Amino acid sequence: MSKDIPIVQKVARSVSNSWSNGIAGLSSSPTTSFHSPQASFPGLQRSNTTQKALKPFDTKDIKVLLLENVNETGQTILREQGYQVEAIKSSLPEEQLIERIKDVHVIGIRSKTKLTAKVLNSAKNLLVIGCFCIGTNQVDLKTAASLGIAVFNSPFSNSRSVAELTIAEIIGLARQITDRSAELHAGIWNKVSAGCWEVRGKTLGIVGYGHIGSQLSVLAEQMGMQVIYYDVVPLMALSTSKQIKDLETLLSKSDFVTLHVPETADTNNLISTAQFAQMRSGSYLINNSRGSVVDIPALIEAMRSGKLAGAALDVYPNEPGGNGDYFNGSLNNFTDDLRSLKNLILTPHIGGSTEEAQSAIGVEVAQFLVRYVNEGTTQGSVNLPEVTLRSLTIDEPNHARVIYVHKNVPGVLRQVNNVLADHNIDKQMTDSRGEIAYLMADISNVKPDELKELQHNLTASSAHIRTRILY
Ligand SMILES: NC(=O)C1=CN([C@@H]2O[C@H](COP(=O)(O)OP(=O)(O)OC[C@H]3O[C@@H](n4cnc5c(N)ncnc54)[C@H](O)[C@@H]3O)[C@@H](O)[C@H]2O)C=CC1
Ligand SMILES: O=C(O)C(=O)COP(=O)(O)O
Repeated sequence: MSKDIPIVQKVARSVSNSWSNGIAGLSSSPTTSFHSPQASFPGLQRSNTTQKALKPFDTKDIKVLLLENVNETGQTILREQGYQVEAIKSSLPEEQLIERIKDVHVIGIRSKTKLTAKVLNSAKNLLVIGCFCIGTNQVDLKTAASLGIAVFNSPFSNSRSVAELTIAEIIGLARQITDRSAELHAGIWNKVSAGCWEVRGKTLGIVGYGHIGSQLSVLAEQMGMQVIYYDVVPLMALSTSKQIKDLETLLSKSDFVTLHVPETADTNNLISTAQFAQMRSGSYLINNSRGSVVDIPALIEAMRSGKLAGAALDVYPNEPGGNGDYFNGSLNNFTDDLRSLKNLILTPHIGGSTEEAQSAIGVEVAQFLVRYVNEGTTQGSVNLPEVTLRSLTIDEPNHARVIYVHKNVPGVLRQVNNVLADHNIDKQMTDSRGEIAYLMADISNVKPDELKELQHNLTASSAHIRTRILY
């Protein structure tokens, strides 16, 4: 599959890649090169000492750790680049992660692996994080940016899969399918129509009308449902759906409420006791977003009281890192309560788990990673400014690409261009995002043995976060 996709060509010798003090290639701490008092720009003295040239980049030096069963498509793309790829099926607990992440340049995860500030600060060689999923709440994006670590995700490759699962659940809940199935598995024939409904003509309330919510809206209308939605931003209504101005009104008008918001401080317990009270009696709740969005004890109460006729949960406040017998009591203290409820569909976070979604995500995120490692392109990054340069000339003699992640403070461009001024700047692009700025410059008339000094001079600024020179 990856052969069909145009990815960055692996340059035989070049696409060099180094960090602040990393002559021998790929090991160094970006923090070691912060602020050097004598060497502040722009009146920097050139060092007379003969510096050994930086080692040309070799893709075989790149170490990649993939967790949580990243799809084969993604693994193949990364292996074809010559990177050293290790793939593990589950996520890792923090202490193991800290140990394993120490010397890797690239980490690929899905929704379970928590890349906290503590973990990121121990990842001295880490260049880039690939979230092979939509959500990025499991990564401390701000800390990653402050360390010059780019984060990429796959913004919509599994949206359709989640929308289809939600459709299945809407009908499944309306017809109590999982209860009838469980009964018959247990040998009980229980043919009932009481409390079972068609979905045609019913109102679906979508909370969060982004990629998944809007896709779901189209599918639900095709089944004859009326769709209303609530979102924190005004969004164009698809087909005949209508945006509702507040959550309370949406809850009071919906037969089915389905949640498709990201995990943020604002969405924590978005649906709790007060919101269940605002829902229609005999309505249904579906949560395929994040476990933190629904207050589980309040849900249990709403189910027990009969306020809700059913619910579907794909996500939980505390999910296990891999497959196994985790849901028997120890994981969450409410699991026994959940398991005792009728017409409650419980699935193990499978919203995005289809062959189509996983294979597309594997390709998309692996491509982002390759472009970032080999070229420095941040297009698609969720935490760094998006910067790209039109073509890579670094395999020509005496050319290099300078990548400079720095604090977004006044005067840095002048400093950088003073350092680059002795060479020919073929092209340059810079952008900022909050406190972080990202600069790429292709320079010519630079000899390999001048690169170490160039790098030294670039890292001397107090605004410096990370420098890479590719040649
Ligand atoms: N169960 C699963 O396997 C999967 C779960 N997800 C979850 O679904 C979430 C949504 O995915 P997408 O639709 O792709 O995201 P999206 O970013 O395209 O859409 C999210 C929408 O929620 C809105 N929103 C944010 N805060 C809100 C609030 N407090 N109230 C109302 N609306 C709010 C945003 O404005 C946006 O329109 C992801 O962040 C992820 O956590 C995503 C994929 C698979
Ligand atoms: O894409 C997402 O955000 C999801 O929740 C899917 O997560 P997963 O890749 O199944 O761990």
